Amino acid sequence: FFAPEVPVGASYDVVFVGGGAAASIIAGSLSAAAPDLHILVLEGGPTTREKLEHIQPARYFSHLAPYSTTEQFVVSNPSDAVAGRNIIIPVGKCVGGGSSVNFMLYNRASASDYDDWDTEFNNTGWSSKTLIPLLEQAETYEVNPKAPTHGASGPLHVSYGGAGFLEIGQQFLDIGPQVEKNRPVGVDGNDFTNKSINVFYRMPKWISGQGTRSDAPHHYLYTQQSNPNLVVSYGSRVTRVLFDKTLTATGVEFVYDKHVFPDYNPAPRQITATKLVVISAGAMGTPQVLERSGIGAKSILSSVGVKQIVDLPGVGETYRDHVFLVSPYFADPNTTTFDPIFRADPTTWTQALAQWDANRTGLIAANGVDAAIKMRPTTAELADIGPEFTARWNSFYASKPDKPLFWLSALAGLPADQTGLPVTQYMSSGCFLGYPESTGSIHISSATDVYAPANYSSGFLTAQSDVAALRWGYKKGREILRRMPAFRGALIPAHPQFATNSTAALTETGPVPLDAPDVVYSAADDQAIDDYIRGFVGTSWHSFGTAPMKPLAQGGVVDSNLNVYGVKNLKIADVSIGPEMVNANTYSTAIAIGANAFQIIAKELGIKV
Ligand SMILES: Cc1cc2nc3c(=O)[nH]c(=O)nc-3n(C[C@H](O)[C@H](O)[C@H](O)COP(=O)(O)OP(=O)(O)OC[C@H]3O[C@@H](n4cnc5c(N)ncnc54)[C@H](O)[C@@H]3O)c2cc1C
Repeated sequence: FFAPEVPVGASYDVVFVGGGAAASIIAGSLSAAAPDLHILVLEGGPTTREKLEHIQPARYFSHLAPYSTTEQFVVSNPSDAVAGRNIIIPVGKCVGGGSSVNFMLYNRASASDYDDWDTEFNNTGWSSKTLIPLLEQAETYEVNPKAPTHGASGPLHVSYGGAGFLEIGQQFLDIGPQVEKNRPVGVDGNDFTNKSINVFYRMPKWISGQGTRSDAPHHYLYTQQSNPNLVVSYGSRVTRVLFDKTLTATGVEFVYDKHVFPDYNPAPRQITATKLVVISAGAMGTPQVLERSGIGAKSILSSVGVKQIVDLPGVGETYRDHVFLVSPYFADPNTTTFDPIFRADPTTWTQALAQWDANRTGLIAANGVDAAIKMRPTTAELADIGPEFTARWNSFYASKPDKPLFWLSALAGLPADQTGLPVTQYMSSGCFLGYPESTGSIHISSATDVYAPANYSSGFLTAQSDVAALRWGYKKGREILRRMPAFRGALIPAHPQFATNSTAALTETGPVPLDAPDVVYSAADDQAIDDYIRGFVGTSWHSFGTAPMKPLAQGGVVDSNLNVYGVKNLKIADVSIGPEMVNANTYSTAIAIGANAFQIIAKELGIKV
């Protein structure tokens, strides 16, 4: 099953470039449906099989450490739109990709997100009608197996996690609807309809009732390990796809990753794919593999000396992420939060691990995010967001009532490096935009060096409408959190720098009454918030859309059967194919893409499913 050293010149029917979330689902499903099919998965990062850091949910934070071997850190070019900063985007780099390191927040898109893919971008077979049943089949929704649109017997288990309902989440769910008078508690924040919008809901997690992470490889790929025809070669970084004269993909070239196998010969090796090559290297990786293979915009390829074989100017463009603003507050020191876990407090970890060993519950089986709302402004509230957002509202949101502006939550803790901060409990307002207007790009900076840093521009906040929307999100979060009983004031350096005599100054040190007036912000205060947003906004870890499934004339890279335009036997299957953003955390969409890609590939190869 694991073959770190692939025989030189070996031949397979189907070769996967990248072994992340989508690839694990497709390769595992193909192997189960057609055990005779010879499949090779080439994954640049290390194996994750049976490793506790990929099984115990609370270890997610460890993958973000600067010395991490399971994530790669993509660094953006500096941009004035984010106060001259370089934005750092961690992406999964291991078998399972993001699914093996992510924060396990279970959020699903709105039906119109996928319907737009189908109707606006001419992608028959990608509407919510097709994708929702596939998502149902993928999950066991332990929260309520009978709930509409959810599944009861799929491999990926979903629960509220093993730590119960922590106080911060409870208070958000309790106080939120009292502050937001027309936004009640909803039964399900993820039923794909507008009933999921503008309701406070308890957050499910990609965590099983057995306290383990619902990643893709342990539930689709490693389950097929007895099949000798399925080979996973981890630590194998693909440089490029190989083509014959008819532009048919015939195989790939790869190198052993110098971090995973420092002692291996670094010379490139080639293997053959007789039927299909599938690129599943994620939204950051896929455009780079395409460009090194000669597929992309002429100007980009010639600037690094790659000979172009197909002109696809859409490669690496329309990069999107859900820009994320985390605003920290002090919490009552007696509250249970994830801060001691984030700070690696030895006593907390010892106790929590003992509890997990005993019965798979406790903080180790959770992520600290227990309640949220997907908020959409009412017509009256549009005035509060201001004129900078009007055009975006009219063109994108107005006619689609299931599209929220942002996801807002109270996180139980401050998920950041807390070096130098008071050792206490925190809670944070976390707000990410569902559909940022800003887009970025990612391109190669070297023809052959797979370790060369990408030329990446995040595009974050280049559209002022995004700043206006996040400004409103900051205010909304503050109004709820300052009324929560656990509130003990703001961690001021990580907030807007309001003038000391402003009515918006952050002077409170305890909760205000429910009926306290809302904070009033002057134009100068709004400017302070905007400066703060530009100085602090970061990634939601949801890179997306860099090889979009669209008509060629609109900058598309693949058609609705995931075929790369202009070549044969080459498909893309990962979140880079999203032609437009979905409003939710993207693991669910990676699963939908993987499950639908499996159906498409199986049909083409004549495999019965
Ligand atoms: C830190 C983090 C937190 C997240 N939190 C959440 C969350 O709470 N909820 C949620 O829904 N989503 C979350 N996500 C997002 C989600 O995990 C991803 O959207 C999803 O994994 C994308 O799946 P994919 O198959 O497109 O790519 P990935 O899962 O990223 O897989 C791509 C794989 O390709 C490999 N690769 C890249 N280039 C090459 C190459 N040249 N050769 C060989 N291999 C290569 C990479 O190593 C990687 O393993 C998070 C992601 C991260 C990184």
